[in-house]
Amino acid sequence: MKVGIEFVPNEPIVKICYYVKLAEDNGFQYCWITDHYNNRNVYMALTAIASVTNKIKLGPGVTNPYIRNPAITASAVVTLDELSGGRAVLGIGPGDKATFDALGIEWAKPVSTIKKAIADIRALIKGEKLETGAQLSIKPISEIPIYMGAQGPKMLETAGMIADGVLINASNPKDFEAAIPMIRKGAESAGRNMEEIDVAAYACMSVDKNPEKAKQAAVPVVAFIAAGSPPMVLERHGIDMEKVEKIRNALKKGDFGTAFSTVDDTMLEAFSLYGTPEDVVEKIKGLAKMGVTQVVAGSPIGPNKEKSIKLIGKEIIPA
Ligand SMILES: C[C@H](OP(=O)(O)OC[C@@H](O)[C@@H](O)[C@@H](O)Cn1c2nc(=O)[nH]c(=O)c-2cc2ccc(O)cc21)C(=O)N[C@@H](CCC(=O)N[C@@H](CCC(=O)O)C(=O)O)C(=O)O
Repeated sequence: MKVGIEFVPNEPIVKICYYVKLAEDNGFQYCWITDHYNNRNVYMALTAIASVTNKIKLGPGVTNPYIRNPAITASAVVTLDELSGGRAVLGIGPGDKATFDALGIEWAKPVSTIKKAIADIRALIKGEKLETGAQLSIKPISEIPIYMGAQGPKMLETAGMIADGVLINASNPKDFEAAIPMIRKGAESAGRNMEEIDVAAYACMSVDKNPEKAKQAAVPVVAFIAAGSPPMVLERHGIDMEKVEKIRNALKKGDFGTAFSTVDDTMLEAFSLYGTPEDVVEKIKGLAKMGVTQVVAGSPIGPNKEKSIKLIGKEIIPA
């Protein structure tokens, strides 16, 4: 099982650099930086991280083909590959509606758009010229794997057809039980097999020696995940819809107390990997059984990020 770590660049990049270096020293193999216009710039964050690390692979987790022309993404990721000594990976997804509404971007035909974007990026990285005449004058040091951020059935199937990996925002085996057959369907339709695809659980993780502390740290993130989850996912986990409505309304009003106190154990089990290192190792084994090949430690990582990164390095990665 590969282990990655995810950071949202909503805190000083210098701090994130420190955490990623610590993660690299503790055996994490991938660093994914999220891409939302209202946070710090994803490529500036990755540049800084590349300069303080030398082994961990790193890339956007995930950008999208609407806010940047695919040629700009190709140039950015080839540049990252050069300055990181061949460690770049590219995570790209259809983006999220909230972003596009705020930027006045029309979110049209996400499946065909992502397919074309990945084909164009691959061609450009190889030095080929697009039908528009676009062509890079730089070359990567290494093969740059392209991962897709995906949740929906068509997006998962597309990932199976064209992507080197899939980053799925999920922490529970039930979600992979549903997702992996869709990825497999896409892979088989393209004459590929599942072994070629790195299936990553982009999880909400919270690890601490004290399970209660780990649980409490996961609650705020789980509240937002529950509030943003489609009915199909909530039903899959037997989650109380009324409670989710209550969380949604409370979050809208900024009433975090009510929102967080409404989060229950069913939601925590569904939307996070939390507990002691032993607890989390068992949960990761459950994901591996479903075919997950990478677990990405996403927010909050734990009540104390530094302590939790070390704990994961010492007691989870070797397990
Ligand atoms: C578009 C959407 O795909 P989705 O995979 O469910 O999108 C949800 C998220 O994956 C997407 O919002 C991501 O960008 C969210 N996301 C991030 N989004 C960000 O903006 N920034 C991030 O940093 C980020 C990180 C991230 C990490 C992991 C992950 O799994 C997702 C992440 C969807 O609705 N898909 C459906 C419908 C697709 C569709 O619209 N089909 C139409 C159009 C077909 C066509 O396009 O030609 C049709 O069938 O007619 C489906 O897959 O079945």
